Amino acid sequence: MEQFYLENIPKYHSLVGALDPCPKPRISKGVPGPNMVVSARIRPRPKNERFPSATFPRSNQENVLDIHDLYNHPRGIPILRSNNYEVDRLFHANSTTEEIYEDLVANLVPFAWDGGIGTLFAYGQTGSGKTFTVSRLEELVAETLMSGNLEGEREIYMTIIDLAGNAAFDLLSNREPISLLEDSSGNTQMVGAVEHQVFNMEDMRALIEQATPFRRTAPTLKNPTSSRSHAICRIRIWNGADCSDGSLYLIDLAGSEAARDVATHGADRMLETRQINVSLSVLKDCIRGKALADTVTSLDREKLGRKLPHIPFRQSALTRVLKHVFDPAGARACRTVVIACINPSLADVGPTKNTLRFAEMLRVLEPATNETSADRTSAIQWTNTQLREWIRANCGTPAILDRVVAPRESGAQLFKLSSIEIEYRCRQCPGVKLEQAKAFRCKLWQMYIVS
Ligand SMILES: Nc1ncnc2c1ncn2[C@@H]1O[C@H](COP(=O)(O)OP(=O)(O)OP(=O)(O)O)[C@@H](O)[C@H]1O
Repeated sequence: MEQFYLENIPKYHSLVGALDPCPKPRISKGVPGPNMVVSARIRPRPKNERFPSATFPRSNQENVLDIHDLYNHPRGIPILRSNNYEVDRLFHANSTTEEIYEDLVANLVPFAWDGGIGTLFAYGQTGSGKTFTVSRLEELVAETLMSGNLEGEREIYMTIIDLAGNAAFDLLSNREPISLLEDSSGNTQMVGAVEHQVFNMEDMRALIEQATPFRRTAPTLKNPTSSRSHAICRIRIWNGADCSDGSLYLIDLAGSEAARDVATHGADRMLETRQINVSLSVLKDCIRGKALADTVTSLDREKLGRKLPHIPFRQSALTRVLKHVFDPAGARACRTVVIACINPSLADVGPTKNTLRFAEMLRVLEPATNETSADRTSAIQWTNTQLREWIRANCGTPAILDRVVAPRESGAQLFKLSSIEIEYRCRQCPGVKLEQAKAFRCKLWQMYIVS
């Protein structure tokens, strides 16, 4: 395949050059919830890269990117295959890790300081920049924690472990094996892992440096020192005043490898790849389940009888360590940030599309309104006049009839509770009602006030 790409680079440039520079905007299906941000980082192309970039962030939509792949058509004429993906926050090749920290991670630190659980995952293909990103973020977190700007006195403890398959090792004790066991209260304990108390920035930096050489690595086609295990840095913040603690988990996941890149692996490496893929798949199910569970309010449960989704956190060592993050019965406040790292090269277009597909699956969107679930609950009390005002203020763009009110996703739940009659109609063909539009697989319906 790489040979095919190399032979057709001029063709690729001409096909991409002929595309509309401002493609039709992608219609967003909602806004990200407050407790989960899914972002993507495009790493810069290496200086000696032979392949062109296949990743094109849109100029008219900041968090959308197009991926153009070259396809070897059976008739012999290469054609372009294009896909677009949306994330909550997209970082371009020239973005710095400091910018990512400010945008996504900085708010996790005071959150954990006040007793919450902040978790950051970086995942992606081997060589896409996960370790590069997470190791700098660890330093920046350490700087903020030790800056003295956070209110109150806390004790800070650090543990760094790695997970290879279902085995766990303490990276701060010469990679001694540890056990993951559940205690009587159902919490997963890292039995045998030493927690180190840290007092300043130097202590934290020294522990991070101490752990690095113990991480399991092996060469892959894309990265000569690829991490072949999941590294978890846990920072526990103990508040002696009220005997509570908060935690920060910074996780550099093992890189996934494309099927064709593992063809030369022996049995051990194949097993390792399979274990990595299984744990990443369970992690994906857990993150998604957790994010969906967060959208089910207590009101939904009481009045609508909605059940919490199943979260399979017991199926892998990685998600067992993070049980308190995923457990639907857990009462701890959690915030999660996901960074999908991608390599822009045309040669890596397949794995890049997989990574972004995975990122899109993790996104759980809420209706596109500025209100929280609590606000929506109180909206039940609104009068029709207030409701009309709200609809006008939140109207979709551009209105095709003066009675168009809002995109379908805006506050649908709210409208059902009011006495104003609302109807969905297709935006392109206003005569068509929702059921007909559905039958035609039309996704462009909008809401109208009909009374
Ligand atoms: N944003 C970036 N800017 C500059 N160099 C980068 C960037 N991202 C990655 N690199 C470089 O790319 C190489 C591979 O990065 P890294 O080891 O972080 O990949 P990885 O995703 O952790 O790979 P693996 O899963 O195989 O461990 C490193 O030499 C790193 O310095």
